[in-house]
Amino acid sequence: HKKRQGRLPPGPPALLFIAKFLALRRRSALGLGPLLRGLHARYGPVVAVRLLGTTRVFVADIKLAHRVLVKGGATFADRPPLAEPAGLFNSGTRGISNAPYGSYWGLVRRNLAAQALHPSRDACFAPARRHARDALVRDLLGHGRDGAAAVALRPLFRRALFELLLHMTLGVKLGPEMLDEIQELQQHIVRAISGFPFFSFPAITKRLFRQRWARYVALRRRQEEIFLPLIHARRDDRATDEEDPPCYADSLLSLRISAEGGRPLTDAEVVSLCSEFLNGAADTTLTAVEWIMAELVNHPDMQSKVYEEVNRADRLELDDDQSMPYLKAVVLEGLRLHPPTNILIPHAAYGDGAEIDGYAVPKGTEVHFLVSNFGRDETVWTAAMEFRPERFLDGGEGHGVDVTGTREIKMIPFGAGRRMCPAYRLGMLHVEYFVGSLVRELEWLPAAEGEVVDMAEELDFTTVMKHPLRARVVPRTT
Ligand code: HEM
Repeated sequence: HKKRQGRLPPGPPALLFIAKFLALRRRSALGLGPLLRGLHARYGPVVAVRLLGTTRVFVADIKLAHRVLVKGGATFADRPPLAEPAGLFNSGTRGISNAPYGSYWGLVRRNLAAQALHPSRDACFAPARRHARDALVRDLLGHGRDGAAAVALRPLFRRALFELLLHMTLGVKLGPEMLDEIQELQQHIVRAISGFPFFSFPAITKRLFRQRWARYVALRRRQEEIFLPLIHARRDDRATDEEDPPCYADSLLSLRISAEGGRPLTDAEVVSLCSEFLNGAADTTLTAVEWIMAELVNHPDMQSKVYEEVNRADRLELDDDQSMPYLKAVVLEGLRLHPPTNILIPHAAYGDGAEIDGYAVPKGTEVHFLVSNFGRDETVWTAAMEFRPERFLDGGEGHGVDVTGTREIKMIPFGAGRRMCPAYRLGMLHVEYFVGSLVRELEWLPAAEGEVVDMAEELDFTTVMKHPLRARVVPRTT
């Protein structure tokens, strides 16, 4: 450690790294996974890469990650400076996920946890969940002609999920056209934020990529045009009832920022926070459910076990953790083997810099954690690349696993420590609800008799299936 003091972690020369990255032809800057695995094998568990003017440090070791994220408290709870166009879509850094560690972040994060994510809201939105599920089952059967043709889950599920999420965020039930426009808009925004960092040097690149920048500005304008009337309608008509439970926007409209003279949030800040809710909840849930359903198509024996369990339960509201252990095990195994996010949102040292494993991590450095490596670590998990839900049942190595990583890190699909996903409970609830419902209502069969679903990965905003799941779905008769 003495030798390392003041030195950056080891890593490859920037040009070599860029050449290798470009050779991978990834659509997104997040598509670094395979390249990083090679770098860690060569340089050790902490690697530094200098890219486009920013130093990026990658941590691939579970114990080290626990020391940094959990035991280190607030040491790495900050976020690095935000590059455009993320700033454009977040009113600067006014989202929970990108706000600097401090009082504003604490306020908006606490508001989300205490209001929209409060466990009492689960029951309020049960009818909206059922509505989304029924619409999805109807669409799947319609498109798949009751099992006669294979149907793609992703687009139909995305639409049903957005319907539910818009109800939770803006308190609205929208018609199909508006629903489709919003989900497409949000998808473009996610792509823009997570794509190649064209605007790392904004003074020059905003001119160089003028048309691209103009497209992003137009996207944001359209988002405000759609969201603001819906948000203002909530301000004008605040009486909520069983049909119309309080939504996330309601809580944002009531919020006052004490550190800034008790002012309310601006319209732009409310739009950004609502957009963050939609983006944080949509692709993650969608990806997790798609991977799990693909595994269940490939493992009909496991699908039958889930069916037996959910069919016995009189309702699928999942407020009782103990009632469906096999479904829970299937979901945990899905999140272990196919965590939706390949790496966490970048962390940064709070204050003037800190150190990791004796190496210096200066202020402004991006620190990344390779979530997918953790769940597939052969020193922790037996046959780590195999889908084996049984490992989470009584007596298995994953039984009682702590997904928050507080005691120790074995898998952290939601991150760990102070910046951990505030919605992990809701995320789990949605994944369990949709997997359980889709198996209870439908039997899932390969697209063609005897075909095995291809489980190749592609790195987008989340780690998606390279060949999206297509399956035949048949209504359950008993
Ligand atoms: C299966 C579902 C989900 C998964 C796998 C997931 C995963 C994650 C991960 C890995 C992080 C980064 C943690 C870090 O940087 O250390 C995160 C942060 C975050 N997630 Fe989620 N998430 C899910 C659902 C949701 C939902 C439903 C919401 C909606 C409110 C949400 C909102 C957020 C926010 C606001 C943050 C930023 C936290 C902060 O910086 O303080 N997520 N999530």
